Amino acid sequence: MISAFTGQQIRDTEQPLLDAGEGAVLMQRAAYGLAQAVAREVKTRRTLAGASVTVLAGKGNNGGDGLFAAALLARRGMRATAVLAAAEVHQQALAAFAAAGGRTLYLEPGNAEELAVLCAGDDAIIDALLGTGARGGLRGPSAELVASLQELRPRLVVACDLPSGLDANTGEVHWPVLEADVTVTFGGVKAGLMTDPGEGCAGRVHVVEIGIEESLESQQPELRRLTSRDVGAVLPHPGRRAHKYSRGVLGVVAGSVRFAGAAVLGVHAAALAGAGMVRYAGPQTVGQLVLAQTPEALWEPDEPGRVQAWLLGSGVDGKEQLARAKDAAAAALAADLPVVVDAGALSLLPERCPPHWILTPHAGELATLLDSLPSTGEVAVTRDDVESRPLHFVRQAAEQTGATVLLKGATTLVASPSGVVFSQSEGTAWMATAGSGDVLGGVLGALLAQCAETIKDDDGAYAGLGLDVADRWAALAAVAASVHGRAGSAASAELAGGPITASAIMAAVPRVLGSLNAECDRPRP
Ligand SMILES: NC(=O)C1=CN([C@@H]2O[C@H](COP(=O)(O)OP(=O)(O)OC[C@H]3O[C@@H](n4cnc5c(N)ncnc54)[C@H](OP(=O)(O)O)[C@@H]3O)[C@@H](O)[C@H]2O)[C@@H](O)CC1
Ligand SMILES: Nc1ncnc2c1ncn2[C@@H]1O[C@H](COP(=O)(O)OP(=O)(O)O)[C@@H](O)[C@H]1O
Ligand SMILES: [K+]
Repeated sequence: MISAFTGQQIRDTEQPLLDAGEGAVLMQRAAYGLAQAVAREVKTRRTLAGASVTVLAGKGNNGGDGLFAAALLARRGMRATAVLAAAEVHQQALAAFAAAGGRTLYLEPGNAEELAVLCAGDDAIIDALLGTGARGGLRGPSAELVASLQELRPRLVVACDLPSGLDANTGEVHWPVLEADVTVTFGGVKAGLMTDPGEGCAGRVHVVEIGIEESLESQQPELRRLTSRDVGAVLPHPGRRAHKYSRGVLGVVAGSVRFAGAAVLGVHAAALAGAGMVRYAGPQTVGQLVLAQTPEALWEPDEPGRVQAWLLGSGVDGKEQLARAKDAAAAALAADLPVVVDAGALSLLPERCPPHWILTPHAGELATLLDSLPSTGEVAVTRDDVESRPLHFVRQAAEQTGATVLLKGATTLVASPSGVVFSQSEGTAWMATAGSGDVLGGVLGALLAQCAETIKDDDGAYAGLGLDVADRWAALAAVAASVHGRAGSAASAELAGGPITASAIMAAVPRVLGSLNAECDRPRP
């Protein structure tokens, strides 16, 4: 599991070392790691000697890291320039930079554009304007410099600790921000690098150890990300004497005459993701289409048989189908069964949901949902609000509904009502295609049906994640998001990185499950 922390948690963890006079040592480790990363990137394109690097240095320790790193690169033969964004910068770092032969330029009112043109063609730019000490975004000439540089599309941008202007805690972005190809972050991943819109500006994230890592483990992570090994370790795997009912049966109320495809995709994805059986409830015309794609499914329009979990709402439209979803929701609540609540069913929530109800809105649906809650204030929440502050709003939704909330996006966040949040980002932008969310619903429903009876076990796979029982549903939803994202990426990779349909994502699911299972060498039951 990858853990991400707030800027404050990292600073608190550094504090005892700073009190012990170790600050300079931490900074040297950070600078060395940053310089190594820049050198590695530049060397993939050309030789280091004679290559050019510009560091944009702010007044704080972030600027100090950047200047020390540029000094190390100058000593390795790079032509180094520092653009100082403040009258006073880290003095020892500036002295080291000058001693290494670096050239210094001063950012002043009126010369931002000129400096941007001067350094945009360099082989590397290090963004060391603001780090975890930032309050708000770049202002004045620094903002102008970054805006001009962003327009000039520099070859390689390496962010020092985090892209300047990005909130380390929340991932909120104060524009302008210089979008990084690589972010070299110190001591531990900042939460803002694992949630949008911040993650979208950070490029690849590389962590440099500076000696606080062990102490950081005692902190409760702000965000968690499951690795392929974590996912492989909790994926369901049938025992030798399994039968279709013991594998887990999923009931599906999805689709409608208008949106028939949602039912076809959801049911088929659930079957491919390993549900023992899928029972579909919906209109006859849709039922016929579902069975044509998935003859393994049952069509039970009136009284579906026993299930271990429900998938409700994808493509649900019209009175009749909405009534089926409502009945199923009531039955699930009475029987304490887990439910995936998607799209059309998001309007059917009880006053308080249990954490094993997993809501799967996209940003627009989350805004509508929050607006409908009596506990939300007077001011309407918009889609733009959710897209700018997804971590804040997904937490709020989980807290206010009592449900686990999976917010879909380039980075998918899953919040449990306790505040534990997972972040998964294995997909590709090609997955922004109609029906993609219906496939996710099917995968998640299938995992719920398969794990519903074991997820709480003290000796079960999910116990290994070290989470409270109520938070394991969020982990399960993160597993589904990870599988879905990997399936999308695998499907696109098979087409040389080309576009994909929701059907292609779905078709890749069994292979992804197979390889994740194979990666994990746990003993088989
Ligand atoms: N602690 C350590 O030993 C280690 C720390 N490390 C590194 O230090 C970084 C944190 O350093 P930091 O605390 O000096 O803050 P940093 O982000 O560089 O600068 C903030 C300064 O800028 C100012 N300022 C604030 N907002 C502003 C704005 N919007 N626009 C303009 N100015 C603004 C504000 O000054 P003020 O406005 O208060 O006068 C403040 O002084 C961290 O990210 C990591 O890279 C590593 O080396 C490991 C060891
Ligand atoms: N830019 C993106 N990068 C990666 N994944 C994305 C991106 N945009 C959307 N997705 C994923 O695609 C799915 C889209 O779901 P949704 O919006 O419900 O679509 P639909 O309703 O058409 O099925 C979600 O799982 C989401 O995480
Ligand atoms: K920075």
